[in-house]
Amino acid sequence: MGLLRMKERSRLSGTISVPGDKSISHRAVMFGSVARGTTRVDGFLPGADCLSTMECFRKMGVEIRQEGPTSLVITGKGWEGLKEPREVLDVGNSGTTIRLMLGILAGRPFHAAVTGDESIARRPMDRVVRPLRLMGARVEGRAEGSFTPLSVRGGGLKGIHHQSPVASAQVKSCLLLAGLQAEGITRVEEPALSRDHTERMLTAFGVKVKRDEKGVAVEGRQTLFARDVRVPGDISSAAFPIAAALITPDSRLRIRNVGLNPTRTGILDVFRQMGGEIEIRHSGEWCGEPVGDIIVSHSSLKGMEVGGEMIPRLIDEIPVLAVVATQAQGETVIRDAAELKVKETDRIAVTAALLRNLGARVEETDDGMIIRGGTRLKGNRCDSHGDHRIGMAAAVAGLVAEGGVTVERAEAINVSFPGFEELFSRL
Ligand SMILES: O=C(O)C1=C[C@@H](OP(=O)(O)O)[C@@H](O)[C@H](O)C1
Ligand SMILES: C=C(OP(=O)(O)O)C(=O)O
Repeated sequence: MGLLRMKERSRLSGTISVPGDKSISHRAVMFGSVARGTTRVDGFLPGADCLSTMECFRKMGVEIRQEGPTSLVITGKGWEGLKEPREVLDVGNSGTTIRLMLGILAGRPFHAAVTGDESIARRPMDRVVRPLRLMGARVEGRAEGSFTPLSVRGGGLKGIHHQSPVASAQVKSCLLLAGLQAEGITRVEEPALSRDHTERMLTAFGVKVKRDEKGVAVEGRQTLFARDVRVPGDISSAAFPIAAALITPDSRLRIRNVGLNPTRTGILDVFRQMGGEIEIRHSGEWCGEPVGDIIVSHSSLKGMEVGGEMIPRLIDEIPVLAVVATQAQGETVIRDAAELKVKETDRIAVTAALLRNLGARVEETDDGMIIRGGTRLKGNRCDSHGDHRIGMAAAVAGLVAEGGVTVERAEAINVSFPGFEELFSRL
């Protein structure tokens, strides 16, 4: 792809669907790989991150057949079906792959070497390595095991009670996956509820998961039983066309079959509070996940404050929320979002720089940013910095920028949203 040119547009309309949910696609491959029996996955996201997950599990001997771009058949042989990999497990750009897979590897009685790309090498792994060591896994790596490359020798785990300092589904899921292979009970508490796809999908795979207000716990030595998974559209991907329709004059879009898990729908709540005309039509449940259509129209928006428990419910949508905020009246304040600094890029610094480059008034803070809205954006060239969400946020800004935007290194978008450019060209 290289360069993506997004022109200023006067109207967007149509009925579309977005690619499968990335979080659910990763989990379908991982859980299918360690379950007993055959798992069919439909609506799988064939983005680079989920393909990395698939390759890692293939390297551990799991048979995963890709019957079409979005359908997989996984032959699981239980936890013991995983074999010592002869090659390094390369997670590419995917934080979800490495952190969840480490939880699985921690319980396996073999050695595995794990690495990823330049961005993964900057992201903190100690948040999972420390508790996994407390459970009994041997994990070594750069900077005392804080960063990739890592090496794991698993097995002989004991359950722990972990109080996570961050609301992170990757930390929670990692420890639950290790806990399922441990002796005794593993319990994880987090400061705010993070996405709960792991809890829902484990339950669907026949695992007993105990949840209460403070946390989640599993008993060890549990088997997963294969089942079919239908993956809904990714609300984090849908957020880009939704944002686009909200800010582009005369627009109206319908997005079909989007995942509406309440731990993920913070962006819809915030856009509505800003004055966004968004209608949600629930249509059913797929593998324990609520699904429905979203209908969105161009709206007159006002700024607002976003922080606290809302942040984990829209963490990946903050770059595009910031773009929308430049078009709202008044100020938008985003706080409690320091986690953004350890994503694919430092998304606070990179988003603020991107918007300033387009003439917006944005101030970075320690844990977020302040955006003064009502700005007519000026087109420019923008770098994705190799971060898919930054590339897409820049493209959406281009729809309302004088002269449009050219996104450099736009191939990063394939990490989560293959077909992004074609989809927008059809609207
Ligand atoms: O568990 C998951 O699938 C994810 C959890 C989140 O990360 P953290 O757990 O680091 O917050 C999110 O940002 C990421 O895109 C996907
Ligand atoms: C942070 C993200 O993903 P991951 O942590 O899996 O790399 C993302 O998709 O925005």
